[in-house]
Amino acid sequence: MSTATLKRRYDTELGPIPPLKMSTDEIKQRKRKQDDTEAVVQKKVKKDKKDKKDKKDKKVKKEKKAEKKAQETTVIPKDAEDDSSVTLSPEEETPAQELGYVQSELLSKVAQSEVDEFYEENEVSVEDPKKLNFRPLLSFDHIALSSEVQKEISKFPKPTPIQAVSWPYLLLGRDVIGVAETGSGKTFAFGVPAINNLLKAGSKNNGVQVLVISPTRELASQIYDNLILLAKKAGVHCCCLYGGVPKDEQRAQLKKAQVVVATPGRLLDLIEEGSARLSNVDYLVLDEADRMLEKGFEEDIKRIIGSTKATGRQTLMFTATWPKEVRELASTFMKDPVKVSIGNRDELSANKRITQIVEVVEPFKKERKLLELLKKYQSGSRKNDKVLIFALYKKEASRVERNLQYNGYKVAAIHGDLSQQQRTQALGEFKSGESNLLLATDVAARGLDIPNVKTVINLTFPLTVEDYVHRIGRTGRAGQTGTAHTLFTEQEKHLAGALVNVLNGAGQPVPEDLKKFGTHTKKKEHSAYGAFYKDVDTTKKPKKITFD
Ligand SMILES: Nc1ncnc2c1ncn2[C@@H]1O[C@H](COP(=O)(O)OP(=O)(O)OP(=O)(O)O)[C@@H](O)[C@H]1O
Repeated sequence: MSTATLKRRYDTELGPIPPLKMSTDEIKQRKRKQDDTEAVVQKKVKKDKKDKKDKKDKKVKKEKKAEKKAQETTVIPKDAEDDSSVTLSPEEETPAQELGYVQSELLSKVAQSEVDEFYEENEVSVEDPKKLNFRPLLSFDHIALSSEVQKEISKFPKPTPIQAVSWPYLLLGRDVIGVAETGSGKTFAFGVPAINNLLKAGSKNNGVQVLVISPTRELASQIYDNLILLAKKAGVHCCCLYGGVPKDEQRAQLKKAQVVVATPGRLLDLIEEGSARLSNVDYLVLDEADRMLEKGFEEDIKRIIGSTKATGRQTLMFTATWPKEVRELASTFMKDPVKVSIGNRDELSANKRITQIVEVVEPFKKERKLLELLKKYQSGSRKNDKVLIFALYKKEASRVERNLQYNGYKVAAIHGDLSQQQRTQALGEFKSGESNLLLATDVAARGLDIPNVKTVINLTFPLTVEDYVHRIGRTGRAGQTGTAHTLFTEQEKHLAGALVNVLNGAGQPVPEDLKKFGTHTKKKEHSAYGAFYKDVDTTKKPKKITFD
């Protein structure tokens, strides 16, 4: 009750002005009542004053503490569930191994203007339902990682923007959707916290705890190669599971693995036969997430996720393209995800360091045109430049491969009709430079990080413009430049509008011939979206054979 209210009540309780004629008893009684009430009021006033002072002292203390903290460290306990970062003084800090993320003193000292500049320059957008507002890690010195991980990653000059922004959230244990251009270091963006969190948790091997799913065997193998760079010296066991090769070695590796990188088909096989146990997986990554959530993979992914830890699992989705069609499905597997986008990625957009040339041609002229383009892109000083050619169909790829060989080109090929051994060998030859020409279907469109690919030629346009963005992203990686030359025919005119948008978005010229097809963009159907290739395990025996 406030003092004012109490005074009002006192006034009313005293009643009307006493009559002039009162008995001595009445006067005494009235006086006692008055004294009592006055005492209550005084007590209350005193208490109010004290409360006010305490409140003020508390506020000052809190402000001082916050000030001190800002100059020192911001500590976020791993399970922080509230809406704000929790700030503790050094004496209140949680033991190191329980911490999810500690903002370093060095990062706290960075001027806000520098942080703002970083956000602006890289067009960073962070959507966090918990609004933690972590600062980006502008340098490797801004983060204390385990020494093995730190050593490996420090070979680079500084974190890429997707690494800089997503690592604090991932180290804290949050679900993250990471969308950043092709070749921008997304593998280490999810890989570094994966291994670091494992090492922080201690040496006990609790079976498979980290699971990364990838759409193709080659990409799975590449992610595995990256993760063992971080994990091997620290004694963390990794294994890679994909189809087209015998299972025995994979079963043996699985027994000691803490980290698994897998394609969905082979992983499901091993789950079903009881060799892969995923109930301890608490760090799950869908790389090329939009691809993994398409109709062709959706059911497999649901089953795989269903066999991982249901509560306390961290789920990550990384990609360069994040179409609206898959966002709802993604949200069913995630809890309060932080969405980190680098560049304006709400609209489909390509890496701006790639020069995009689009030529509209008659379908029957494409293969002759290809020979002309090879002369252009592999002549003179560019003689040894690596060129990657994309076809759409396996049969088309086989035919073009023969045609190129007939014309004297040494070409490596990678498509679904080849054995895994042939695919691995072809990719190896192209990577090493033994062959400077690789012909591929969309099996090589996503994720592959092949050094120094100078030119990508799209002989036949892919089924979606997202796939186009991924295909051309095989060049211009890790800050380099590159060229993509695309042959476009009337048969793909329904994709012309979306392609024009991508060209405009990257400041590339739009040929008049392409504009003629109109700028209408056809709404993508979830079931058709890029669902063109799916690694099928050809070594797998059919369960039931029927004869006519
Ligand atoms: N901090 C860094 N600084 C410079 N290069 C880096 C850094 N981190 C990773 N890289 C290198 O950048 C290249 C591209 O990385 P990565 O393959 O992870 O790209 P990505 O974003 O996953 O591409 P995509 O969308 O095509 O899958 C790799 O060669 C990788 O080693």
